[in-house]
Amino acid sequence: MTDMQKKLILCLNAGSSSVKFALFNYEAGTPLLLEGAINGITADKQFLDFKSYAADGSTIESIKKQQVDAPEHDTAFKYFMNRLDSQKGSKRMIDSLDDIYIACHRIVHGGANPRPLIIDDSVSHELEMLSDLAPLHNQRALDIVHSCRSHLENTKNVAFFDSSFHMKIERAVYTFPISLDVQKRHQLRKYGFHGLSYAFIASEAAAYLQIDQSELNIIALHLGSGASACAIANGVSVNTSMGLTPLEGLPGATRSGSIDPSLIFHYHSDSSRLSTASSKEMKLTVAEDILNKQSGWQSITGTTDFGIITKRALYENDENCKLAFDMFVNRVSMYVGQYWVALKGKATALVFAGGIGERGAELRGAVVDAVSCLGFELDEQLNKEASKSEETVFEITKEGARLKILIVHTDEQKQMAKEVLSREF
Ligand SMILES: Nc1ncnc2c1ncn2[C@@H]1O[C@H](COP(=O)(O)OP(=O)(O)O)[C@@H](O)[C@H]1O
Ligand SMILES: CC(=O)OP(=O)(O)O
Ligand SMILES: [Mg+2]
Repeated sequence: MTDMQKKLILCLNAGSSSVKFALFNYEAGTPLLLEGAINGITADKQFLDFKSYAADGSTIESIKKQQVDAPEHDTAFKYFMNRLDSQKGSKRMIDSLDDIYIACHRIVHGGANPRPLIIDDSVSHELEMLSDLAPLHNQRALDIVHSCRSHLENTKNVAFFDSSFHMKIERAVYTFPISLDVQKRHQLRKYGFHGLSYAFIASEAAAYLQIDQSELNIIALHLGSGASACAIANGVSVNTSMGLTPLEGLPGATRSGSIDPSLIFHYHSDSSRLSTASSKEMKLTVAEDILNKQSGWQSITGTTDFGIITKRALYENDENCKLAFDMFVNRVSMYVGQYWVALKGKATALVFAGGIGERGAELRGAVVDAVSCLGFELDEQLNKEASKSEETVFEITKEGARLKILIVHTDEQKQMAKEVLSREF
């Protein structure tokens, strides 16, 4: 860090179904001043969680699951900015929005960039060009970047990429079995996403296990509106389930995940036509629109909320919800099996994270049951109690089991703030 006059770090995270937001004071080693999320952006109703803290860490204000009207990412962002503006005053340590030194933006697709970039016109243009490769994310995050660039004139905007954490994956893993010339010309390869979350998980899991991150061998599952798995060997990503775009791999709230690529031509006769959902900034074919926005849990159960799906599946005998639940358990457990092999049988822990991974006790139970042949066993009582815990890492391993099972309350906002402290901008 250089400019010590200013002291605030603003972190913004446009997920596919949420906008998350945090404000830190780096002078005091990133203590949190404010944090919040508007969830349910793909659902009928949106809910706000918000907390602000005093200098001693005590809570000043706490709002849980308050219904708000923010059906789009941009409205959610404006809601937060108004809230931030209204927090000015000495008690909350915010004198002026001019004190925001850096605004950190989670940008899902960063191409092959291995590290964060300060956003100037040329970087902004480069990222616009990648929008088609993350249709539920990049453009929405860039709209927020544009708002920050025009409203927070004295703030540096920095892009942190979800894809960066996977840039050490080896060529045989990231190359697709199609023409090498075409791949090179169009930069087609596995990129992988949720990297800020996996970086946070890796450092927190290593600290919890009291080992150096370079000794960490784990299978990590980030299960949210977008879901992915990652094999982490010696602290580094060696494989991950998302690919060229965040569509590959596990199904999500509105995403199909991996399917036979021929399927889409049978689903729709004109799938390569441009979808009406295309915009000036982003081209989207009918095929991409169907597989990204009209598939996944929404298409099978009518809801994107996996909490509701779980309740209906297990306690109300809803057939389609049961099918969705079983499909997810099947797909997730297949990745655990693959990554067990990728880690040569040396994984020491299975880690659950993301909205579903952190809150879905039943899903965790069913996944662990499906992979129990590998030696994973959980404590049912601890698994149930986990949702009440505020600990960053919560262990749910059954006593005496050889392999650990952890829940990490992942925090992409905090990961960005941590990275600000460790670099020069
Ligand atoms: N109690 C619960 N059980 C299972 N899933 C839940 C529960 N509560 C919330 N979820 C799910 O978490 C998902 C959101 O995850 P999150 O990682 O926060 O989203 P995003 O992908 O937008 O970052 C939603 O699908 C939501 O249904
Ligand atoms: C990459 C991705 O799918 O992110 P999210 O889960 O936040 O939508
Ligand atoms: Mg997310």
